[in-house]
Amino acid sequence: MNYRMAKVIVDVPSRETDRPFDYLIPESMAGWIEVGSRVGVPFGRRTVQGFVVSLHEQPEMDRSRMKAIQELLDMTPPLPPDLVELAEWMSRKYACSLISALQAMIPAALKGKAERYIRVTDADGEGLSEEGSTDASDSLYPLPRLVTPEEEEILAFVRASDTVTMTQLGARYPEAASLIKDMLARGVLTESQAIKDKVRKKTVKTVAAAVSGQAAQEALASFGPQARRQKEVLEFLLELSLPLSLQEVLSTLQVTAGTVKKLVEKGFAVIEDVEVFRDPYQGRRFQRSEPLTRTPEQEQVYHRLTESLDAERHEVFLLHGVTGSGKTEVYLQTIECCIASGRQAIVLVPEISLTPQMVERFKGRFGAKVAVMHSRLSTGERYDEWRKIREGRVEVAIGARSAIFAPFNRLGLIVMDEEHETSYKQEETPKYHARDVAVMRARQHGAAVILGSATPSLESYHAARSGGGDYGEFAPVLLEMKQRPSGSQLPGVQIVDMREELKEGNRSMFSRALHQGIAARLERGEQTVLLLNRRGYSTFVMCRTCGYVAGCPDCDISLTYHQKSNNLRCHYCGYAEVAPSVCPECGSEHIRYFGTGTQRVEGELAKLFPGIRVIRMDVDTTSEKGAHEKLLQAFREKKGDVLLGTQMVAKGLDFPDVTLVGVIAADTALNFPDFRSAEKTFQLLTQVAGRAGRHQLPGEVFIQSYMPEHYSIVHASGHDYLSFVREELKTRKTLHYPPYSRLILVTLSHEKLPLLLRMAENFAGDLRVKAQRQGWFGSLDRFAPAALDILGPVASPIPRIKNRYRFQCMVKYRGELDAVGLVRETAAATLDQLRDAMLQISIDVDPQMLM
Ligand SMILES: Nc1ncnc2c1ncn2[C@@H]1O[C@H](COP(=O)(O)OP(=O)(O)OP(=O)(O)O)[C@@H](O)[C@H]1O
Ligand SMILES: [Zn+2]
Ligand SMILES: [Zn+2]
Repeated sequence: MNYRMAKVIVDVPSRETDRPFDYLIPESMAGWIEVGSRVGVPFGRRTVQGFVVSLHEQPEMDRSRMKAIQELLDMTPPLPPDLVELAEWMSRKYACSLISALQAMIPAALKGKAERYIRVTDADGEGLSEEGSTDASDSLYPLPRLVTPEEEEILAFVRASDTVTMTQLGARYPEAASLIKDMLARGVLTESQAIKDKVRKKTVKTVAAAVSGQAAQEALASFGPQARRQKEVLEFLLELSLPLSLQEVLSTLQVTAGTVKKLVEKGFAVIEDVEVFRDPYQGRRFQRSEPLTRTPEQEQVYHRLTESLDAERHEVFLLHGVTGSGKTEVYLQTIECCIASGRQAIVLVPEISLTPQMVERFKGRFGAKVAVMHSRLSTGERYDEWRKIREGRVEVAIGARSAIFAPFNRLGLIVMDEEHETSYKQEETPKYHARDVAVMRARQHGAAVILGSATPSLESYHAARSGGGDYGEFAPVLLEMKQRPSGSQLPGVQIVDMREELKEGNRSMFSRALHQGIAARLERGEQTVLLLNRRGYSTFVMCRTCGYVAGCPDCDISLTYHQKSNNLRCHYCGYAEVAPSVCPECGSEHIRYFGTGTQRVEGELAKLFPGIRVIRMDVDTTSEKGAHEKLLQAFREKKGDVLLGTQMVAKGLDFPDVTLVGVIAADTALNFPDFRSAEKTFQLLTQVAGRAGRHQLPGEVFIQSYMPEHYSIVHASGHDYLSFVREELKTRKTLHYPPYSRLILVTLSHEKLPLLLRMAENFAGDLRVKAQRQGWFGSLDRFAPAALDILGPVASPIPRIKNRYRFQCMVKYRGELDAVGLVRETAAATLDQLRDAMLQISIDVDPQMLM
């Protein structure tokens, strides 16, 4: 096919540019440009990066008015065509721009920006614009070629390197700015723009013998006694007959680079740059693991899953298995079956549980066939893991949310562990949910999806029970595992009423029962996990005399205290100030820092149990790369009696000597203005309780609470998912919350409050009218197959961020109607009406955070 024109999505973030632009394909790139290619194109007066989304034989408009693609950035397109198609789907589903969806799919290393390069203009005019200049002066007055010594030096410098940026040149010759400008004006130097990637492929210098057989023998014989070292090197290279790392050769033989260079000059050896992959797990040994004999429950599930894989059917499964029931083992064996048939697998885990334990289990089973995509990796490391996938060097990708875009070409299986986790929803644009993207991607490939959890989200569970139901989109097949392979029982859970403790004079944060429990573990040499539910535990500064709370001047939110730097910071805008020692309002010295909850618990433990070894895991102790792993490793090696932390300690850990789990305050999140707070509390408690007694030793759990009769706590203590779901679904149905409806959260923001309020009301009114016209508008109470309701505008729970006021509208709807399209259209109309760049409207489809 002879394609002449490409449609390109350009990397210019604005509403007006959110559509494909037409470009001619230059002859030289004809065979290379594909759907998914990354290109540099002229846009206005700049060069910008873009992605080819379709190819066409004939331009739709006059060729002479069209611009041509300027450069092709990669030999292999970073995006296979199915991902381009997926981006189009995302843009419709989440009301996001196409470029934001495409950018989410490629590693940060490929988010190139235009750089200005300087070149020496050649005599034949190369370096001038491609079609040749039509400027008459060009041919009439040849360029002056008289060059001063100073200019000569600059020219030599530029010639020596093929990529000098304006900045680099300026830095090299700080005195010569006007001279360089003059050389550019006279056309001796030419400026061009090109896209520069953030990270380059990494290479190492290798050396190899360039002779063999008879020639090698002759070469060896030619060395005189003074070239003994050269001979040694050549002998070494011939013996191994492989390209070796130059560095390694030098250090092994204790020779200098000069020696090797002489060999190269004589033509006996060659030095080459060879591309290598940065491996974040280099040097780590992973213990090989073999598949375990499946329990009868695992067998049933495995059988059903592999049947689907063998048939290459697109099916979605919800694997509901209690904590420690061996779900991970099922994933591992199903993946093995998938790759045995020549297809590939993606494993999604919440960032927080991308622990060394999880990585180890996958590396241990699949070795070098696994790529790990971790936010803690450097940009370069992540790029290399991604390239291993794109180049087909691995068959399994494991990672957080964005690993769903791993560019495999024959995807057979997607596993989503802990499918209920809210971190699968991205909170920034594009605000996608990896679960829905996973289902869509699997549909494209005819692949299977396993959504696994001990506490499935209500959306997924309801969809499985009702065959899709109101939530639509997918209807998973429910698979269940109710027992632990070790035969161990789920631990006994006791709820401790903290109000009673207080009544009886215990003012400590530990109940007597939990206190005794910890003491007993210390005596027996067993381990304890303590969870502090961080949500609701703020680290603010308050004056105990006047009640003053330090808040951000630009956002309506209290500042967070950071002990290490002794300052107060705003989590929304980054504002920081030194922590005050007296109250700025009343001058009192009784101003208290409510340090991170975990620090307080740690202090209390040290007081109650002198000598206790506490390993604390929270945002403060895990901010450094690898810190998380080190803390867990120390706990595994029993260098700690207690592992104390936030949500991080609740998931995925499997330590045989943990026999006690304590939850310091179970209900801190229950009062949050979020319809999912009961669900989240139940999930967290069930998960953390599942860490105790997973192996031989029996486990015990204490949940301390001020609301011990709340159904999320009662049912978590009984490990009773079904009763919890029944009760929670009833509430959701009455209030028309998901899974009985779907939500779109629209947030409008502006610096001027009255104007914002007016625009928010315009928006809501306009949306109502449009919905009415479609026959959709009305209360969800009414018995109608499709309905849409608009709540608000009201001030957002955080009413001001970065000096911008915020109002929100909640759109609730049910049934087959394009609510996203309607909201998007209305938002565009509202923006067009005001024509003020300060007005922002953000659309969050299926929101997880209602702030
Ligand atoms: N078939 C089996 N035979 C023996 N042991 C098994 C088997 N399957 C799993 N196990 C072991 O049982 C323990 C729990 O298994 P696994 O971690 O896979 O459960 P899980 O359901 O993923 O747990 P969680 O959701 O709580 O993280 C592990 O130590 C695992 O090695
Ligand atoms: Zn005060
Ligand atoms: Zn702020």
